Amino acid sequence: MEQVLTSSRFNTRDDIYRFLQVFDGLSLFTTNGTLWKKQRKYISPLLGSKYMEHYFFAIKKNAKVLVSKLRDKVDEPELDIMYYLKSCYTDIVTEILMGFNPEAQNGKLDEIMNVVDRMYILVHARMMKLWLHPDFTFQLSSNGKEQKKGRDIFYKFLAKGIDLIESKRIKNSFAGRRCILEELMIAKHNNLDLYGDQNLSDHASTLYSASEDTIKSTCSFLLLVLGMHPDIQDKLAKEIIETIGIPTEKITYKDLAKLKYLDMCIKETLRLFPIGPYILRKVVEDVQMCGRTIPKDCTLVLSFYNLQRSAKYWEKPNEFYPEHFSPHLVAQRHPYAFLPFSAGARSCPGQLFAYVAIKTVAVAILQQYIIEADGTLQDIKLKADISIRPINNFKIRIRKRNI
Ligand code: HEM
Repeated sequence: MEQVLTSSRFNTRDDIYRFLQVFDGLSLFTTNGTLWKKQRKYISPLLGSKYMEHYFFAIKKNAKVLVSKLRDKVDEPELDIMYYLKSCYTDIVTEILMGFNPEAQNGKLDEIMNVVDRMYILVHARMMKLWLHPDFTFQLSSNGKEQKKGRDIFYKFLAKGIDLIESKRIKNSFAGRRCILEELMIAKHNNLDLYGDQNLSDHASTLYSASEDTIKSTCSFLLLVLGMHPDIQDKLAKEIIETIGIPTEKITYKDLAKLKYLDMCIKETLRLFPIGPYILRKVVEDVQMCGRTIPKDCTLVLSFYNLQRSAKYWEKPNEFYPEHFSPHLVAQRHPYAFLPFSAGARSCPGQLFAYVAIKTVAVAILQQYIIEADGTLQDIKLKADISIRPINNFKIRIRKRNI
């Protein structure tokens, strides 16, 4: 893993990622070489701490709405937490990306959210079915027709956001920082040659799909496993309440860094359930590695899922054991044994965004509710579309937390 991820010779994504162009066009995820480098250099800082500190307020505000929506679900026999997280993170991501709140949590974006979910399934189905690889057969297939329709609906939604920013109807709502798309527009005006006329929507689509799905799924896994491990959840709730207290609005950006055990629980969730379980890289020239030749045009598959469940690196590979991330164990472990965001030049630029968004929402929920879930980790059977998910969804129960 280390040899591949630190070498610029393996920076090229495998051809199969071209099917993601339905979301990405020619943007960060799907391009290679000079165009990718230029986009990466400009987009990465927009996801860094200087911006996240400002965007945090949008996350906190929407987390508060989520907590109030969940109030009606207290003591219900079962709820699929991903359904609620999906609308919460849709509001968060849209606000940070395009500067307006689409009120998905008030049911105003159901059509778009369902379309996007279907698109993830269709892209993955195309990757898996060889006969759908050629454009000609795909366009004639029912999947191809549905995908075209879905893309049009989704891009119309993105165009609305772009239009709002262009016509200056978006207020600068992040205390001195602009939403991500407005920053990209300014880059264009400054002649940074960052994108062509059509591909601002591609950047919007890439950042939307790369963030909304990954964050909502990881946070759902976190809550599900906490529901299965009441002792760990109690310890975590204690940390949150001792550090921050109860009212959701009290949390600050700086508090997030103090929540060390929460950090360990999220990392342990990402270890067991890396949302991108593997990545594929194209070998662009013959390479000598580990005493063998890897020939040009091969595909290298790097399985983070297997790595992160290997008994070679992990004391309790198939258990939820946040202590895996206690400082003394981390210090003893190979740094490339934990790679949910990958590593190297093509690693995920949204890592900080993900941690801030997951922590803030998890804190807001755990301040108010106790999570319960039936079964054990071994009962979680996974399926994959563009991310991994449990076959039986994220079924939990919530009770009011009384302090
Ligand atoms: C739990 C959350 C997330 C996980 C587990 C995750 C994981 C990953 C992984 C494994 C890759 C592939 C890296 C590689 O090929 O080496 C990736 C790429 C990427 N991610 Fe994330 N991601 C998450 C959240 C986000 C967020 C919040 C954003 C944006 C706001 C984002 C934007 C991207 C982009 C643009 C790429 C392509 C980078 C490039 O090719 O240069 N991700 N992510």
